[in-house]
Amino acid sequence: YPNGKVREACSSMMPRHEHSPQPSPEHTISVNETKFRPGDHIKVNLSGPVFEGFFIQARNAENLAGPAVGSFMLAEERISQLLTCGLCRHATVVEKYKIFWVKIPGPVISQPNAPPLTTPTSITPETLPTSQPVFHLTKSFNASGCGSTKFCIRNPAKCDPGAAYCFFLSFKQNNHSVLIEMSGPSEGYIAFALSHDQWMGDDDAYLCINEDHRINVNTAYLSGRIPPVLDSENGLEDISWRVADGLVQCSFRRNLRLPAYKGRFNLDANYYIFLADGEASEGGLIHKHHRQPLITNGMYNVTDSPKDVGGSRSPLLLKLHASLMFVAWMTTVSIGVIVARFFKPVWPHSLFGKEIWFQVHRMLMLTTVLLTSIAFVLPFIYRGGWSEWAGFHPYLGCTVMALAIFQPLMAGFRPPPHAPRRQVFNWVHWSTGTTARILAVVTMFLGMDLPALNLPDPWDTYTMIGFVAWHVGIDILLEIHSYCLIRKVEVIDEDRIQILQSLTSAEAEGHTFKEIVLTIYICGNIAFLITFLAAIHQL
Ligand code: HEM
Ligand code: HEM
Repeated sequence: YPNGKVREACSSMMPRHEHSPQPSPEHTISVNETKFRPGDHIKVNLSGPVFEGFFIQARNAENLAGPAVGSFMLAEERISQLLTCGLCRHATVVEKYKIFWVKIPGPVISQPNAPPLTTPTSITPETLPTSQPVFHLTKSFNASGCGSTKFCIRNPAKCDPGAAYCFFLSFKQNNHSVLIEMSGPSEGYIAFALSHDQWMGDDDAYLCINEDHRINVNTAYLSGRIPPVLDSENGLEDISWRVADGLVQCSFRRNLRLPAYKGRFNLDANYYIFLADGEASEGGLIHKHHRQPLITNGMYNVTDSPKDVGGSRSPLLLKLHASLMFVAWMTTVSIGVIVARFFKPVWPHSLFGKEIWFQVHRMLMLTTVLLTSIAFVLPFIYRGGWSEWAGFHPYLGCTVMALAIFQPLMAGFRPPPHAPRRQVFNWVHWSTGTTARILAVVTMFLGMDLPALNLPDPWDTYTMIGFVAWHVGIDILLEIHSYCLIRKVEVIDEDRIQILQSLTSAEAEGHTFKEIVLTIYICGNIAFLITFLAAIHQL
């Protein structure tokens, strides 16, 4: 596959290109060491004529047919990627789609006095020149005990901590100390923080930072939405870590209370817990998280009763933004327009000095503008500025907002009903309103897939298409009905006597039909609205 996710080929290493591999290899694999100890890094070099793709594994030299062993780290993220099979050392090289070599053997490297490969020890000491002894984890964490013996946070919910996409954090209490395990997909850092609220700032953070393929475990006090200053001393014990197959893993122990260290919160209290990940550069400098950090749905005491919880990566203000926009541009605006277009003859009676249809239309349209205005400011409040990475959505959104303000202003200064310029107003009012609605639908389509509020795909797109079809269908039905009603009146017109009776009865029938259709339309519309609001609520 062009995306390189060729997990099916893990064991055969055979590209499914429907051609046979080339016989004699032209590419070579070399390594910079022939002996290693656990935790060592071996530089692997693949060289030869120009090629389009490669797939490399390490295997046990005594069991070449067995599974891949060990793990890789990328030398250059932009040109290669990791694939979870296991360890490595046979290469498959693709020069062109049809020309490839399979299982080019590389050199054998060995571990002196190695224990048998089938019984991996879970922790092996690594002799690093650091003040603290650091241990090297050799297995991924596991979720057994989550909710019974330890407190876990997993994202996505219930994911397996060994999986390439799983963010995992667990707390296991043992007398006065707590063992903390954290793992997640990242080429840079992963971090969690304890917080009294749902905002970044005034939080106690723990970071595992990948610095040149070694993990540094640090603490920091998050003073605001700015890069944290890492503490020089942190009171953490039993630090161990591993970087493998795109996952950063670290585990450490800390006391329930650390009064000697400023900025460390007591673990026996309730907190919102955050999970964040992002890039790290030379010198352990961390960059802002690309994706929205996870926030637990409630406050938890991790030392209280073990739980297995998830959280949300969608901020409340953005959820409100989307919800209010859906109410405005799916429901109130649609009903308001149908009423103005088809219900003038149905509800001509006066209510508080104006016709009913007009009162209803004006009320629904002003509600739309009001909801849009409130919803409009929420992302600005949340981001504290312009949404830089949100594509066309904010630009279209601003256009919709501008049209939504212009429309009632213009309506306020409309010429009287029979003035000559009234036709111009009618036309501009119709086209501005229609443009706003069409742009709003496009804006909603784009908004639903923004990373900060990603509704399930492709469900969201299909449901939105369903809504548009429902709306347009009802619109066409009412158009056809109006057209037929006019035809009926024209035909009756030829016989003067019949007019008075039949016209009124035909009209009355027509009105009942329209009212029934409107009722059905509103029910369907609200069903779509509720579906979207429920989906947002679950994010
Ligand atoms: C270089 C480091 C960091 C920078 C510059 C940074 C900056 C920001 C900014 C500007 C926001 C506001 C939303 C946005 O504009 O995207 C935010 C949100 C957030 N950050 Fe960070 N952050 C950093 C690291 C961290 C870390 C290490 C954590 C905790 C583990 C964290 C947790 C959060 C959470 C939970 C939110 C969402 C709640 C809120 O909006 O306040 N951040 N961050
Ligand atoms: C017609 C309706 C809508 C309008 C006029 C609108 C308008 C806007 C505007 C102007 C912004 C940018 C604000 C800023 O730069 O800080 C924005 C951001 C956003 N909108 Fe909408 N929006 C609409 C509907 C929706 C819907 C239906 C959703 C989701 C289901 C949505 C999701 C978002 C998100 C997640 C952001 C924040 C992007 C980010 O900073 O990560 N919007 N919207």
